[in-house]
Amino acid sequence: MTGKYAVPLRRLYIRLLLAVSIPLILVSTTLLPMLHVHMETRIDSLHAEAKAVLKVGQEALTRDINESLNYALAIAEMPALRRYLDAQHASLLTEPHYSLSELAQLSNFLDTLISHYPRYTKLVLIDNQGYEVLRAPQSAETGPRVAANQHAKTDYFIEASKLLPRDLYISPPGHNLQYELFGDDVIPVVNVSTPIFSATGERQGVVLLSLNWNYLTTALYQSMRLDQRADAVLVDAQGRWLLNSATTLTLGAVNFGGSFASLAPRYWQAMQQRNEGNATVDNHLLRFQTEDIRTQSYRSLAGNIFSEPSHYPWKLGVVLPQPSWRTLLDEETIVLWFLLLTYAVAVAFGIFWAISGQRQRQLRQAAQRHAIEVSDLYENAPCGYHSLDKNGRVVKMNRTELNWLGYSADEVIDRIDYRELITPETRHQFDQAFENVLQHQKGSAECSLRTRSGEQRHVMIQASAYHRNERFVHSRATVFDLTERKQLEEKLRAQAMTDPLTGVFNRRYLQSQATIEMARARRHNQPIALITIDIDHFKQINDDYGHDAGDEVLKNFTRVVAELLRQEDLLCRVGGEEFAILLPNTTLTQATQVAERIRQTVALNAVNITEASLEKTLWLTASLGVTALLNNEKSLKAALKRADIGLYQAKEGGRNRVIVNSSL
Ligand SMILES: Nc1nc2c(ncn2[C@@H]2O[C@H](COP(=O)(O)OP(=O)(O)OP(=O)(O)O)[C@@H](O)[C@H]2O)c(=O)[nH]1
Repeated sequence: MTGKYAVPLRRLYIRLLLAVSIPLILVSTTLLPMLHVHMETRIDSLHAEAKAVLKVGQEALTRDINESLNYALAIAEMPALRRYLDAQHASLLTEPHYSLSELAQLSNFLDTLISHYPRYTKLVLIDNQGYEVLRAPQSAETGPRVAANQHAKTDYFIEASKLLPRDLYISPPGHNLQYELFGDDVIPVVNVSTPIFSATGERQGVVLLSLNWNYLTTALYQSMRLDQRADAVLVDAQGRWLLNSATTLTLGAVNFGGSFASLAPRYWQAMQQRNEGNATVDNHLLRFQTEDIRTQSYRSLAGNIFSEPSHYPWKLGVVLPQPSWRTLLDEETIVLWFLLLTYAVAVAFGIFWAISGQRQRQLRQAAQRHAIEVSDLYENAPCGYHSLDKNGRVVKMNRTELNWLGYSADEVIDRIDYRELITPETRHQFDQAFENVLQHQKGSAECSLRTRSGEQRHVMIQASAYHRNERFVHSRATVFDLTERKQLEEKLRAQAMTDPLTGVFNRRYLQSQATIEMARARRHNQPIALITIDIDHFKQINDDYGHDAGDEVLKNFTRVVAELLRQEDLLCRVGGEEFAILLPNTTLTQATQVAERIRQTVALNAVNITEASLEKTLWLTASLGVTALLNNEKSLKAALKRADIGLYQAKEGGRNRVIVNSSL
């Protein structure tokens, strides 16, 4: 990557980073609080759900146990049972009062009663000595039966034997001896026992009612209507699991009687700290409360309920998964899609912004470069540019023209009228052209500009009008500097008209100028004369002193003659050492006088030359012919001929003389 592109690319990367991160941040800061509120609402509803589920469970447990206890009490208070026990008691003393058929009836009745309620596994009638008197169902022969006289050692018998009427003893669920085999499954049971008293208040024995704990806890599950995500918890005071053996999602595999405290210590710890409340454990909400079946809410018709104190109170709870962002998005896919779409749109917008920004930047830079180039072209063009408002005031001028004029932009723009820069001689042309431009035409003029230093620049101005909404805004002019060309032309023209050795005009110029002067003389009816001059013996000078000396003599001669003439007189070199003078507004007499003065002055002026490093002085003479131009003459030819005849005669006459030839 070259350095040229490194910076723009880095800038693009930064813009892309911003374009992605800023929308993400903006969308997040907008959406996340909404989602947070949504989440809190779900958590609140989860709390409400947990509370409701727990209440239902607690009511179901209370109701089922309550019914079971009342059932035990009802059986204990059955008159038939009492009578039977009375009969049993009497028979031990004397003879039985209770017939065998009555016993069979009672047994069948209890059998039917227990068989129809799967909540109970057995009913056992025990006498005061701990002997089993009656059992229902009679077919419950499965599992290790407590020996007939062994009830005396059981907690339910011992504890119930101490109780008052209507008091109940409830064994903790699932103690070894209380296990009963029920089909192929070992099921936990709770033994409920209550004393039986005769009508006279004598203690007659104990009724044992074993509750199918599985049945009760299954009913608890069902009443709580827990789905697969949720778990019910019922543990005793030591943290032993009191529900069915089960595998739960939250708590793992747990068996009835297993140690919940060691299986789920964090839950157990949370439950130990308070009697009831909520706790969040491992992203799950645990709601729990204490349950004690010995309390009034359970005992209903019973007097007091006794049990193993170390087992109480129980803790009943429900565990529900806390809603997480993941579950929220899993469950509410529309929210997920909305989020993804919002982020995607935001990021797409950001990327579009970054790329279009980059593109705009490149276009802006290109436009700037272009503007600089155009400006550079405008300012430094080889020609001048300017714009004028409708009054001729300068509103714009490029550097080239400013440099020509010697002004700064501040001194010109909006300050001066362009006409001020134009010489009075050429202002008319400019005004004409500018008027054309104002009339929506093109205008051009060749003018002279006066620069700050007083020099003149000859220029060609070509202008047109700039309109906006068909209204004149300003003129746009291109200015070409013709000064150099003009100077060159003049130089060439001068060279074409001038003799290079002496600097005086040549024959061609004499002829062209003579035509003008002759016309003017005619117009003004003025005389005009011509003198021709030839240096005498000039060849001898060349021969004696060399060609350079001859040139020097020619220049000297010209200088001397020119000084004797008026400004309007035209001295020309028409041949090697031949000269002619056109004298406007001069009569023949005056011309003759001029010629004579020339002859005398030349003759009196010595010429110093250097030959072989030695200074030499030469004396010259010249012969002159004079004539007057005639009014009707159109060219100089005839006059030259006349003057030459005069000159020839002067030579012939001995040289150094003036001969006037006025004849035709
Ligand atoms: N040094 C120099 N000599 C020139 C130039 N033009 C012409 N001559 C010379 O001028 C001489 C003219 O000589 P002639 O025409 O014979 O006449 P002359 O010697 O002046 O004699 P007369 O006119 O009869 O008095 C020639 O030798 C030319 O070579 C010039 O530009 N420079």
